[in-house]
Amino acid sequence: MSENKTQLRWRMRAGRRQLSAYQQRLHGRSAITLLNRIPQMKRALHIGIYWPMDGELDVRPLLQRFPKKHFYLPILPVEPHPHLGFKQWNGSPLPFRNRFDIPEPVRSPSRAAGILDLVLVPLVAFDPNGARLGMGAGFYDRTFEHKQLLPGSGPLLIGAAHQLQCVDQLPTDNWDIPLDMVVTEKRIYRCR
Ligand SMILES: Nc1nc2c(c(=O)[nH]1)N(C=O)[C@@H](CNc1ccc(C(=O)N[C@@H](CCC(=O)O)C(=O)O)cc1)CN2
Ligand SMILES: Nc1ncnc2c1ncn2[C@@H]1O[C@H](COP(=O)(O)OP(=O)(O)OP(=O)(O)O)[C@@H](O)[C@H]1O
Repeated sequence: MSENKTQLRWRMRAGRRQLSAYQQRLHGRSAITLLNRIPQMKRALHIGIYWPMDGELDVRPLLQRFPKKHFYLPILPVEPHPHLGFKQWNGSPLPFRNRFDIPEPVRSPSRAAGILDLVLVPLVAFDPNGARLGMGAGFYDRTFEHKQLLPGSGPLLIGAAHQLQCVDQLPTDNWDIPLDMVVTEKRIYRCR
């Protein structure tokens, strides 16, 4: 029987957690160097990133690499809103942590998800077609649902991952929002 989403999620999460701190740093740095070559990255001014957890690729050094750009972290939805918020982060310490223990810049200015130029999307697994498996709450799918209704609309979604998170083909559901690209420490995948 083929592996289902839940089994795959646990296997991939265990894999990324096993990377050493040294490998983590190396992968983050290599992926950022590759990102540097993407014209849309050079042009982007307002960029969504994330605070890494559970072995996720660390893209925070982007703040030092691109001191003139604005970076934003996801804020968990507050009822009745179904969407992630994005608030600006300039690298300063973040004392507040959300219910998943992820820091949030609660007092910073917001920018609506749909008018960010580019979003680096955390993920558990991806495939070369741009299918994404996340933590299982559907936050990113709901937040960027409009991309399915308005093809070609922004922001550009770039999955950020370790190469070991790549699988041949992921099972997909009709609410899954595909990634436009994926960046790992080894290469860039162009998916659409
Ligand atoms: N770095 C990062 N930030 C992110 C996400 C992400 O995937 N990565 N998210 C992407 O959507 C949102 C948070 N989504 C999450 C969804 C589920 C769990 C989760 O299941 N966590 C625990 C169990 C639950 C708990 O502790 O209460 C776990 O690790 O198993 C965590 C975060 C917003 N911020
Ligand atoms: N656009 C949507 N409208 C309604 N429900 C949705 C939508 N997108 C996702 N969901 C719900 O979210 C749940 C989780 O979806 P899925 O397993 O694809 O999450 P994920 O992409 O792995 O998680 P995340 O984006 O939080 O990292 C699904 O059970 C689905 O019902």
